[in-house]
Amino acid sequence: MLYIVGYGEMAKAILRGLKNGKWDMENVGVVGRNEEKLKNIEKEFNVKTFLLDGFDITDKEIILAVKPYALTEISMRIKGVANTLYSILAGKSLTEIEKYIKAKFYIRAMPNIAAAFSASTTAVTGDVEVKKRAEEIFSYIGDVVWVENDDEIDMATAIIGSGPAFLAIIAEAVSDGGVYIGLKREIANKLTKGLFKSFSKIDMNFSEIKDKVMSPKGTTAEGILEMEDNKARGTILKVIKKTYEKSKKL
Ligand SMILES: NC(=O)C1=CN([C@@H]2O[C@H](COP(=O)(O)OP(=O)(O)OC[C@H]3O[C@@H](n4cnc5c(N)ncnc54)[C@H](OP(=O)(O)O)[C@@H]3O)[C@@H](O)[C@H]2O)C=CC1
Ligand SMILES: O=C(O)[C@@H]1CCC=N1
Repeated sequence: MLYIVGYGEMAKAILRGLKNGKWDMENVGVVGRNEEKLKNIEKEFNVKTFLLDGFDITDKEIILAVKPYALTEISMRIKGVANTLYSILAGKSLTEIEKYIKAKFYIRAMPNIAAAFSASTTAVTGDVEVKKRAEEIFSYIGDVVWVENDDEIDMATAIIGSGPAFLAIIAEAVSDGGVYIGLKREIANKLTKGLFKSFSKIDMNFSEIKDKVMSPKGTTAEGILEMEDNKARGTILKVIKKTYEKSKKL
């Protein structure tokens, strides 16, 4: 059995990913504090559910998917020593997690919301004894990238965890731009979606893509001048830096 503590956005995205990947959902348990919400999860995913109070984690594989600030409360409500604790909490270091929840092995992972479509890229670190198992579990929700340490998970949070929200804002702005110059919203949205889909398929490094698209005296060069004039590159760099710094304050 694999247990997920939490039934929020990310827990549901992981459950969808597991289901897409044909994980045996009867061998998944969801643990939480609200009976009503547990019932809904049970119906939606065909999983077993358990109330958090007094839940015994002994020898179990547990994915922790609650708010980072809930760590203290969770530790007071559960009992036992887990086999492996997989935490997806932003900003909570392995050392901190170890203080609150007892387990033989610990893994920290940073997936994203694309887990629901089995398209997350998940950064993972922790005890090498369970590296293979961690890679197996998280491969159900997409690709897995093993990183060196906690700090790299915090850095990955800025790109992988929060990244979909940043790209959503960029996508929305691109579509708005299309509408501004005269496209119908429906077409602007379709083209923008198509752009992101096309981009994900281009197997070249980033500067190579830019160089191949940017023609001398062409349309792209005009757009890039506007981006550079408005410090788009520096702004995005700072967005990543600030996001990383915030994870250190959670
Ligand atoms: N959203 C994302 O894209 C990503 C999120 N994460 C991480 O995943 C975790 C969950 O985030 P997300 O799913 O977005 O959050 P949600 O707000 O959607 O869900 C939060 C979950 O935490 C539970 N919870 C909150 N407080 C407590 C508490 N005191 N005791 C017990 N349970 C509690 C909630 O239960 P209840 O409803 O009963 O309050 C709920 O199950 C976070 O740690 C976040 O950093 C990581 C990568 C991406
Ligand atoms: O915004 C957050 O704090 C969480 C962590 C990464 C994505 N969502």
